[in-house]
Amino acid sequence: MSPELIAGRYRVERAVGRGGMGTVWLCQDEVLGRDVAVKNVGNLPDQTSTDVARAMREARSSAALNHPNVVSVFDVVETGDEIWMVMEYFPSRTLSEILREDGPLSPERAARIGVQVADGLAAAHARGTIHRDVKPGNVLVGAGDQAKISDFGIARMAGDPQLTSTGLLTGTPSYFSPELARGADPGPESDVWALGATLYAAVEGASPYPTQRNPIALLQTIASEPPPRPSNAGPLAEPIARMMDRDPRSRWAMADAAHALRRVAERGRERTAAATVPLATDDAHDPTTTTSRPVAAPVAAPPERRRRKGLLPWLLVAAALLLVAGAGYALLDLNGDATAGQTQGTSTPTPSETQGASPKRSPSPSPTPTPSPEQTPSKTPKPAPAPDTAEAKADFVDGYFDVMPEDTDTGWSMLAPSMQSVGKDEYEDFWGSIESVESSQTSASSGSDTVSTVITYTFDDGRVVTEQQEIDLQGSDGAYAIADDRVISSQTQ
Ligand SMILES: Nc1ncnc2c1ncn2[C@@H]1O[C@H](COP(=O)(O)OP(=O)(O)OP(=O)(O)O)[C@@H](O)[C@H]1O
Repeated sequence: MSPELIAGRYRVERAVGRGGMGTVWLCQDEVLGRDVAVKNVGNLPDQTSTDVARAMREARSSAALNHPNVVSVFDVVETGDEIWMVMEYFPSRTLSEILREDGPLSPERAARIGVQVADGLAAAHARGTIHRDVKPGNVLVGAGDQAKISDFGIARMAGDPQLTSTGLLTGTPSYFSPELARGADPGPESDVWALGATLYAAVEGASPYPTQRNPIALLQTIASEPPPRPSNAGPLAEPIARMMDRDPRSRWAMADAAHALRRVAERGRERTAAATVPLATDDAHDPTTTTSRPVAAPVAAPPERRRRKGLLPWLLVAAALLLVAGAGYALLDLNGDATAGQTQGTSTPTPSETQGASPKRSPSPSPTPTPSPEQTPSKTPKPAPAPDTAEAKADFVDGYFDVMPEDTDTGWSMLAPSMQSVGKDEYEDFWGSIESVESSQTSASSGSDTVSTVITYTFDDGRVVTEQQEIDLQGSDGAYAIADDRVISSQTQ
């Protein structure tokens, strides 16, 4: 029977859906005169008042999140022994409904939804709130695939699917992490696992650990057996594997997951754009497009840059010879100056070094090179800027685009692990479709690690895409690595 007025304030208009816990009602908040969704999250005969108080506190704490990818909780009210959650009204279907009704998603669409959920959860984790019950049934997907995570704290409140205070297991623990299955307390890592398992379900159509009649047997399986490899995950396979790392200490943090998912989503958009229409300038309205694409967008170097690029192989050979010869050699500056310098190790210089764009750094294929300031001679006509100046950072970014798309190995070595998380194959795939790339108007503000630049990609199919990007660097003293990139605007000719 449908209630008419809940907690003396929420006038029931109609049912909007029915989930495992009961009906979700569209109500009119008679005090604030707005639509809200109200859900009965249980009556709790076997919960202590301390449990309930804590659960309500957690649910309310998600209210303070105020994040576009988290369903806002406006109120949690008790009527008799029932608890109602009053939420933002978000016309939607749950991901589990979508999977049931439409079948599995493409990896790119799953990534587009996943990155939004990861963003919402990362924001929650940053303020110490854990979801505890991430699963397809708690991912709401609305118009244009806008996604929001819902039901923060409800798991504890309703005992679903956690172990209750009486030790009983209720609900399906299919999305439990191995450590949770062994009885550990939930932490942010268990949310990461659960989101990985949710993405697995999104592309495969079923959770990695299917429901068993006996939930304890299912917990034993999760605790002891690795998840099966997904077969339809494509570029999502690596992120899912890292999110479902059985060791919570080496598992990705939610922010890492968000980053990697964003890149997969971006890559999917690029492919779509390549096949159909170019990226639109209003992409900024889409939450999945405001950030990273492979720092790899297209380039057609300007004449000056082209000339410098032509020097690169020689500089690399010269530098390699010097490195082989050992430390303490003089490097010949292209200006004709002989400058005393000491090598720091055995690796080849980075492109920016070869262009005199940044001070010498430790030779290392590591994406996060070790700084070795003050010892590097300039190797280009342009004097090397002082370490950590805005100019050095801008030069590093220009240096990256100078070597692309030809030298993906060097480009790859200039990326931080966060950028490499998408996998080298994907990276090379992307660059394989680029005929040339050019960066221009590259600049950084003093003291900032963010470099802004305009990148022009010319694709093999003739499309020319110009993007305004912001690129975050990590490292110091000229030993930088590209840690993130955001597309601010994009235009295709
Ligand atoms: N805040 C909301 N605004 C609008 N519709 C909602 C809201 N929350 C849930 N719904 C809709 O109500 C229906 C049931 O959602 P609910 O979250 O209860 O389902 P469920 O998660 O599958 O159930 P459970 O998690 O209990 O197994 C879904 O169609 C969902 O899209």
